[in-house]
Amino acid sequence: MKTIEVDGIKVRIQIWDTAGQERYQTITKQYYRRAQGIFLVYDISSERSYQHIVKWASDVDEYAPDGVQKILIGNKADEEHKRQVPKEQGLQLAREYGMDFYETSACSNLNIKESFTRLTELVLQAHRKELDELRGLPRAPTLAQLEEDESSPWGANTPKTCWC
Ligand SMILES: Nc1nc2c(ncn2[C@@H]2O[C@H](COP(=O)(O)OP(=O)(O)OP(=O)(O)O)[C@@H](O)[C@H]2O)c(=O)[nH]1
Repeated sequence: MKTIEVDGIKVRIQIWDTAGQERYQTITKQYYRRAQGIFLVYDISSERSYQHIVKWASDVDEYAPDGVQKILIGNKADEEHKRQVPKEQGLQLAREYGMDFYETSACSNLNIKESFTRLTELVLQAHRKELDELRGLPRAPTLAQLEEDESSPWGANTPKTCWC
């Protein structure tokens, strides 16, 4: 569990690190079902781990909820001398998937906060309606509500003070 602040809102996030090994994959897939945000992580010093992203992404498509937010991560950016995956290659894949992309390092603390904050932002944006309710903002009326108002006996010309 971690609390981070995004746009002045304190958000408590629950982070699950799923196992990468094949033998745990039945369990891993069960984590996807209730996820709101997912990092797809490869190791920049391992071309093989980069190749595996395609498989992870297809599992996520299959098992995660439709609106799940995803970010591609190239980790171990501190290991420049062992790099096998150029940054451009990561960016290219992220573009194909329509995801944001960060190179990170858990060792040197590169882009860790930034990537968690960004994923949280994306999740919050995807849940804007609930967020506005939390902030106490009135919700924008739906088209159906507007049409209903216009045909109601007290009609569209009646001044309305609020949309609550
Ligand atoms: N140099 C470097 N090593 C890292 C970094 N992040 C993780 N490691 C090392 O990489 C190894 C694997 O890290 P894990 O966190 O177990 O990786 P994982 O992907 O969760 O592995 P699975 O549990 O098998 O899925 C460990 O030895 C870590 O110390 C990093 O940013 N830089």
